[in-house]
Amino acid sequence: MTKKASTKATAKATPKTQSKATPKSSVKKEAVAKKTEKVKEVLEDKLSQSADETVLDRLYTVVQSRKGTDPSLSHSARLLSRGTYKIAQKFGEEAVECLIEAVAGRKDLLVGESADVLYHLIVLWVDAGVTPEEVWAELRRREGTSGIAEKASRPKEILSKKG
Ligand SMILES: N=c1c2ncn([C@@H]3O[C@H](COP(=O)(O)OP(=O)(O)OP(=O)(O)O)[C@@H](O)[C@H]3O)c2ncn1[C@@H]1O[C@H](COP(=O)(O)O)[C@@H](O)[C@H]1O
Repeated sequence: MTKKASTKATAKATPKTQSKATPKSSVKKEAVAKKTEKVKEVLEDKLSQSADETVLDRLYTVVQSRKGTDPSLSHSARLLSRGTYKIAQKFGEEAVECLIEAVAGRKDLLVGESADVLYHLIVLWVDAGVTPEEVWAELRRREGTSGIAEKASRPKEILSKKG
């Protein structure tokens, strides 16, 4: 009696569960697939970001290691031995060369000039005692804040002085 009742119950329950479970589980599968795709995108984004940070971090370490070494063997050592004024001047020159390529629309040359600017910026940081981590922290602090909103929130005197 008990057995029969339970079999009946199972028999009744099975088609109900199947008819309702199939669309539900496919919706669930779709949601999981969407979530997985999103997580993949976020991870890929994070990975490419950290790759960019790593190449600059490595360059900083190399340039810093050149400080005080033989200027005839290392361009960074030579630049660093020439002092802040020369380092700043070189950075300015590279920045101007970079903007010239941007204005001329020469994308391929702009890539090389951008690399020069980053290299000379790193020499500038080494000379000034600024670490990449300090700059990354400042960029992280700004993440998610619109430049327009940030400018609007500045005290009025600063805005009027800068024009
Ligand atoms: N990214 C760079 C990099 N970009 C440009 N440059 C050098 O910068 C110099 C630019 O030449 P310029 O004639 O414009 O400048 P300059 O020789 O200072 O001439 P003046 O303006 O003084 O007359 C060239 O010698 C380039 O090779 C670089 N030198 C080095 N690096 C990196 O720094 C690392 C360490 O290099 P060293 O310090 O040379 O060992 C290298 O492995 C690279 O990763």
